[in-house]
Parts: sequence; C-alpha cells; structure tokens
Amino acid sequence: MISVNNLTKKIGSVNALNGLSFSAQNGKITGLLGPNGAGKTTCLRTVFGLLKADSGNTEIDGIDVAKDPMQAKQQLGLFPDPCGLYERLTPREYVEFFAQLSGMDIDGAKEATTDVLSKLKMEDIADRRCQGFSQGQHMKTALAQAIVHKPTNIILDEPTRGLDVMSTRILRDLLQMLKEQGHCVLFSSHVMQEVAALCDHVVVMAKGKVVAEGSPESLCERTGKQTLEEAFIELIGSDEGIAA
Ligand SMILES: Nc1ncnc2c1ncn2[C@@H]1O[C@H](COP(=O)(O)OP(=O)(O)OP(=O)(O)O)[C@@H](O)[C@H]1O
Repeated sequence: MISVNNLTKKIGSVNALNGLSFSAQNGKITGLLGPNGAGKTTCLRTVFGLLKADSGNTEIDGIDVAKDPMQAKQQLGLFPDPCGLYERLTPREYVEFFAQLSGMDIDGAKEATTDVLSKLKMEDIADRRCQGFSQGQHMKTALAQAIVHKPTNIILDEPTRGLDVMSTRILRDLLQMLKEQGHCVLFSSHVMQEVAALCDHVVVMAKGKVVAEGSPESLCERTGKQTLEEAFIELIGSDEGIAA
C-alpha cells in the first residue's frame, strides 16, 4: 500500500505539489490522472525517493520513504523506460544483474530471475539478446527488472506513452495480472481510455492537489456524466492538456 500525505514541493516558482494526499491499495490498480503539468511525475518521483518533498510524507507499506529509503524501496518497483535496456544482454542476464543490485546473492538472484521470467511468461525470449526486441518484449523485460525483488508495490509513469496498440494491450494484461496477484499498482496517465479500462481507483489531480477520487463509475455518477473524459473535464474545469 502507498500512502501520500499532504505533500508539497516547490520547483523554481511552481508549486508542483500543493498538499497532495491519497492512497493506493494492494490488489488494486490506482490511476493518477491529470492534465499536463498537474504534478503526476513529481508525485511519483517523490514516492520513489528521487525527489524530497518540502513537507508531508510518503509511506510504502507503512515505511516512511524519507526516513528509511532503503527499506521502503525493497517494497517498491519502478517501471523504467523500456528504451533504456542494455541491448547486449539477454533478459535473464539483465534481470539477474538488477536482482543482485537490489541486494540478493548470486543464487538468490538466479532463482528470483527464473521466477519472474516465468511469471511474465518470458521463457521463449529469456536467453535471446535484447537487441532487436519488439516494443512488447522490451516492456516485459523492463517490468521483470522492476519486480524481480518481489515488491508489493509497483509504480509506472505514463507507461504506455509511445507504445503501439499491441504493446499497450500487453502492458494492460501485465498490470491486470499483477493486480490479481495482490500487488498495489500505481500509474500516471492523461489517457482517458486507458484509465477507464484499467483502474479500480482514479485520483484526479490538477495544480498539485487532488480534485476528486473514486472508481471511474463513481466519478461519472458524481458529475452526472456518461464518460470518464466528460467527468474529468467537469472536475478540473478545462479540457486543456488531456488525451482521449
Ligand atoms: N525540473 C523542473 N524545472 C522546472 N519546473 C518543473 C520541473 N519539474 C517539474 N516542473 C514543473 O512542475 C509542474 C508539475 O510537473 P510534472 O512533470 O510533475 O507534471 P505532470 O503532471 O507529470 O505533467 P505531464 O502530464 O505533462 O508529464 C509543472 O508546472 C512543471 O513545469
């Protein structure tokens, strides 16, 4: 479970986070939805401990990220940019390397890698070099890297940006699978369809704070709108910076 409590963060003259509070539960997919510049990336970077908030705190399974970053990160997987893979390595070598970086010994890393490659049904590509991989294969490898240390919580910043339809579907299926396995999945997006199709809980944010939250259905009901896109526009009072 991820708890974000009253975060503020000023970057230059901008209040990127402005008293942001919400939580993301285990066994659920939570979507952080907001227009360009709403503070989604700043929020996720703060959750992962890459940025320090000016005030407020973030807890991962009850562990304060600022006070005990190493312990908190053991329970957190960050989906990296799939374009940044080392092309000369095979997924097995790549994932094993990251497993060791997370503190496992060689045998533990080998075992955890075999587990995650099987969990993501990657046996057929496990021992091929990443060079020439399709987008979907890159993505699976990146996700395997993010979850090899068996974190309860996984965060993804606009994971489907730049992906084609097939790769988007693969990623959706993978996120559903993680949810069914009891993980807490938190991702940011400004793509309505994706959020409506995937999320159990949607946190709508604008100008660094939460405007509304609930299931896609409850947000539609609350605003009296038929679609999440219409509800979103009603809630943030503008259609600037969103994607259909
Ligand atoms: N390094 C930085 N320098 C200056 N301003 C920044 C920096 N990082 C973030 N900001 C500002 O903070 C605000 C929040 O940015 P952030 O990237 O978190 O938004 P976002 O919701 O992820 O937007 P997008 O959907 O466009 O990716 C924006 O106004 C942005 O310009």
